[in-house]
Amino acid sequence: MIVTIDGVAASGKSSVSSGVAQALGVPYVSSGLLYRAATLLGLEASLDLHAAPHLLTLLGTHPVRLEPLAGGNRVWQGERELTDDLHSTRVDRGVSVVAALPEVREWVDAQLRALPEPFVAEGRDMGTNVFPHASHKFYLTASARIRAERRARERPEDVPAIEAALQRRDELDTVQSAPAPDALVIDTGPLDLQGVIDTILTRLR
Ligand SMILES: Nc1ncnc2c1ncn2[C@@H]1O[C@H](COP(=O)(O)OP(=O)(O)O)[C@@H](O)[C@H]1O
Ligand SMILES: Nc1ccn([C@H]2C[C@H](O)[C@@H](COP(=O)(O)OP(=O)(O)O)O2)c(=O)n1
Repeated sequence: MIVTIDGVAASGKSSVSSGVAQALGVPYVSSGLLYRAATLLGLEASLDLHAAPHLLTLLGTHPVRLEPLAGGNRVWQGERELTDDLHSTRVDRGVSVVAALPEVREWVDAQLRALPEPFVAEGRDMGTNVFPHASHKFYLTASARIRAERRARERPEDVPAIEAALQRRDELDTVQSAPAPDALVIDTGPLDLQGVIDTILTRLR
């Protein structure tokens, strides 16, 4: 069984997926972390993030591994754990450029499709492109202001700066962010985290 939870930036995908996965007793898979890992490594190597060939060479010679767990995903490059470095403002700024590269998307998709079922997968295109045959699909939205207020609790910037950055990323991510036609769209604005998780679990049961 595969459950997909897609949605816009900071709509609650990873928190909700973790809650749903724990209730189901399966791992969840955070696809965005692989895009973030590619971005971090590209930045650290001072690569041009618009150019795929060097980035792909880097990812090929120093493989990155996603460890999907129900409580939270971890990302490794060899013995080095990258997880804590993936949610910086610097990576936030660069990740949409890297995620627009078809070669990087293929690199991520191949890793995701190799994972053993069952799991909950979250990202932008889990229900459309990567797992179109998933049995249950969900899509989370909320206004940019609400998302910025939530994310402000995790980032050093103020709400207006975060809101502007989220809107910029929404625009850059538009291509791969359309909901699957068979996804249930949930506006998380009026709901708390548990409310979103319960909406999904009710649908699944
Ligand atoms: N429905 C909700 N109500 C209140 N806070 C939420 C809700 N959903 C998510 N959050 C909080 O918003 C922040 C962003 O959620 P996160 O799961 O990281 O989103 P995403 O994976 O879509 O970027 C987290 O601090 C999370 O706890
Ligand atoms: N399946 C996916 C997952 C993420 N992405 C892109 C789009 C996002 O800007 C970045 C980071 O994704 P992530 O889910 O970690 O980002 P947010 O937590 O929603 O801000 O990667 C994508 O293009 N396709």
